[in-house]
Amino acid sequence: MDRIAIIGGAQLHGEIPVSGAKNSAIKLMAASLLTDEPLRLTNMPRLADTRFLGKLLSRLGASVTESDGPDGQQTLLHAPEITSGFAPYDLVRQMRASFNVLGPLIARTGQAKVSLPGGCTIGARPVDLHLQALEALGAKIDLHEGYVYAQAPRGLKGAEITFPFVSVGATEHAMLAAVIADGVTVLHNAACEPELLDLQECLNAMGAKVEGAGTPTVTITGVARLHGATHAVIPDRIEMGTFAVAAAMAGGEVRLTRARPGLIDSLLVKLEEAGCGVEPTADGVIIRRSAERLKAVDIETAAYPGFATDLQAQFMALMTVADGESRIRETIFENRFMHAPELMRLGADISVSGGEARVRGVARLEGAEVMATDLRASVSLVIAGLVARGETTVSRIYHLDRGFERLEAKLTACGAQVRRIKGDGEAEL
Ligand SMILES: CC(=O)N[C@H]1[C@@H](OP(=O)(O)OP(=O)(O)OC[C@H]2O[C@@H](n3ccc(=O)[nH]c3=O)[C@H](O)[C@@H]2O)O[C@H](CO)[C@@H](O)[C@@H]1O
Ligand SMILES: C=C(OP(=O)(O)O)C(=O)O
Repeated sequence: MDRIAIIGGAQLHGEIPVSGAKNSAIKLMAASLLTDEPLRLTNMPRLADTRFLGKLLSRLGASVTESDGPDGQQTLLHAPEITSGFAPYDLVRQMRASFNVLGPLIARTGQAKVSLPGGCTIGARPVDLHLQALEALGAKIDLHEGYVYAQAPRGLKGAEITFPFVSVGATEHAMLAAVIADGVTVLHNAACEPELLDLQECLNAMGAKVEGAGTPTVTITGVARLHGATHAVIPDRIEMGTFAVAAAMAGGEVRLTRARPGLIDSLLVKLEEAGCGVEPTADGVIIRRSAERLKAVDIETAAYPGFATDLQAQFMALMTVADGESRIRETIFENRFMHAPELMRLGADISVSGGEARVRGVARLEGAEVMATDLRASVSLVIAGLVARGETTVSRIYHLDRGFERLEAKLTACGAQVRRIKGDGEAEL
């Protein structure tokens, strides 16, 4: 298994282009199952997650072709017919969003057998809201031996669906299923994350009639069929936020490009409050920090536009060396502090009680061997390694490879000392 080694102490100076959003790309890829014409996605990140999903889509009958075109990295997805409605455990357990093939499969073919999903183990993460939404649209759902068996032989029918609480995945799933259902579907208490708006734009480019994504009420007027389209994946706001925190941690000046800073206002406000320079630009943001130590600030995660849970681990890493005590409340996932004990191996002073962590900033961290436990936790350890004295080695970075494209190369280009150590012990970078 690969590891990442970081030698702490170097400031970051330079430019980092932000990739397309993983959490959007994988839902857009699933949308390709809704039409027999090709869907071309541009600004595509090349990640373990997009590879896994590509494998699953191929198994269901789609061709998935990656290329580098004038618009950068793109993926052409084409499912002239669905040759199998079976999404096996091995391909779905690796990532949660694979489960979102269920809705398109039922909508297009009237049946599917899809394994219950995996994904980061940051909580129990049931899929009850997904299944309730599909049932409301007329699917008959049975669960046996870890699989969802779904049937809608006469097609799906539009419905009013009120989510009891906000779920990004369930909102996306309901949208994906309802676009070719018969009649109008209204989703109440829908998630408002930017990736929902990206999905709406892609589906509408394919001929769907979706309105309101990005607000709590989404209206979908079903159409008989969708057609092919070209769509550019939205920039990855979590990757942008991660590099912003990395620059704040290491110090120096980093220009993030190909990004939309407005999507991470809740983080940028906190970085400014901590004493960091934040200057929005036409296509991104410049993050500056001088030698001065940052001040501790509190955060609480929340659904968009609140502080993203996917940036909580990175912010905790930043607070380990801030001046004072920071309170970090996690409200979305019940088990998303697994990075805390690993940060403590580096010398951080953190106590966790229920959904709250208290981080008492220390003067310095010391390099150590640490282990990645999930995707965002992994990168929080790399960020901590940027300032830890000596060498930090992060193992199990297959988590990190799920969601960060060329992380070492992007950091190294700004002066960080980060290298990948291949499983056989040989250094790659
Ligand atoms: C691939 C992807 O896009 N992942 C993102 C997505 O995950 P995901 O779509 O899984 O997150 P949700 O918004 O659905 O989860 C929010 C909360 O609802 C709970 N829940 C969800 C569905 C359900 O049927 N029942 C239920 O109880 C979850 O356990 C969690 O506690 O949004 C999260 C919240 O912004 C992000 O952290 C993830 O990075
Ligand atoms: C939790 C994440 O991904 P997933 O939902 O696929 O586990 C994430 O992107 O931080």
